[in-house]
Amino acid sequence: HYTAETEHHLKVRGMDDQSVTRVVLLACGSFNPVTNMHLRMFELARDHLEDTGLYRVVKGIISPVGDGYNKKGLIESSHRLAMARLSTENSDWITVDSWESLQPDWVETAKVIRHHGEMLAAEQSNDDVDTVKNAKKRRIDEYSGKSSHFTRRDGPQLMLLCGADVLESFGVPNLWKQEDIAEIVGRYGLVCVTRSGSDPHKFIHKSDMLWKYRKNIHVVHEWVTNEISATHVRQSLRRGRSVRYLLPDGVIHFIREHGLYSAESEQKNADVVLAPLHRYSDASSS
Ligand SMILES: Nc1ncnc2c1ncn2[C@@H]1O[C@H](COP(=O)(O)OP(=O)(O)OP(=O)(O)O)[C@@H](O)[C@H]1O
Ligand SMILES: O=C(O)c1ccc[n+]([C@@H]2O[C@H](COP(=O)([O-])O)[C@@H](O)[C@H]2O)c1
Repeated sequence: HYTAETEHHLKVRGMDDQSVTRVVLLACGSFNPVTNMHLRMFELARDHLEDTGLYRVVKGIISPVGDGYNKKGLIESSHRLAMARLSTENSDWITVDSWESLQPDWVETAKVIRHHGEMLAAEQSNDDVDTVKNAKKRRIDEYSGKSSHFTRRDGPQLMLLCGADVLESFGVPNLWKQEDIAEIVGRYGLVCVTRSGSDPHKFIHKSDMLWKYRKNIHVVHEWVTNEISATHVRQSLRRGRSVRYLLPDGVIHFIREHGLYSAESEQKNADVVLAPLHRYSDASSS
């Protein structure tokens, strides 16, 4: 059931329900904390995919990483989850899912996508059960002279949504398993939003694996580039600087209320050597 905003959105694009592939976008990351840019990423991706006329984006999912990720300065997942929920309060299509953040150990992104793929498949099979019920009802309606329409649809396609830094991290030796990258881009698909200083097209061109699956990789060019990063937000908070308009107001209140992001919290995991990913936070906070 869509709100007026979504209906207007579909009308402007002249899209009908049957001719396009429905898409669910899944964004994995620390969201430490969630920023306006994370939310913009979803809007940019939806516009880009729907402009092709081939897709209709029906849902966005933010999946904050679990505490086992051990990244420097990563605060408790319950707080990151609560902030992500507050940030999406006003969206009629972006949601937050807690499954990944509740796992005791860090979960590879390919497994997170697989989990959501299974969830969507389960929802689809429930719909299919409804289809059978509907078909029965339709026969009864037809028999009794009432008209009723029902058309069976394929389930939505799940795609991973990320910034260009995550795509480029595919090239960091021993970080991602090659078979996981193949599964993500080959079986699902990737939507990648440019970040300043990134060149995803060049990166795809240079990688045999990504080039092979280039048709499943949608590069979204963000013309209004901005440097909002969670690392810089945490830094400003530690320095008592304003972060207003970088984060939703509700998230700022939550941070103040719970006294999050101090010099102390930034030291969390600072001595963990084998954290899977330290590359960007280290580079930008030094
Ligand atoms: N300014 C931005 N432009 C494009 N993509 C972004 C931007 N900020 C974050 N993202 C993307 O959002 C997703 C989640 O990012 P993440 O939680 O790591 O945020 P971050 O701001 O990059 O964090 P940090 O500064 O702690 O590394 C990633 O796919 C990341 O590439
Ligand atoms: O699956 C992997 O092998 C893998 C390797 C490195 C990073 N990731 C994921 O990529 C995301 C990176 O987030 P961040 O905040 O460290 O930029 C986060 O969701 C990680 O779980 C995933």
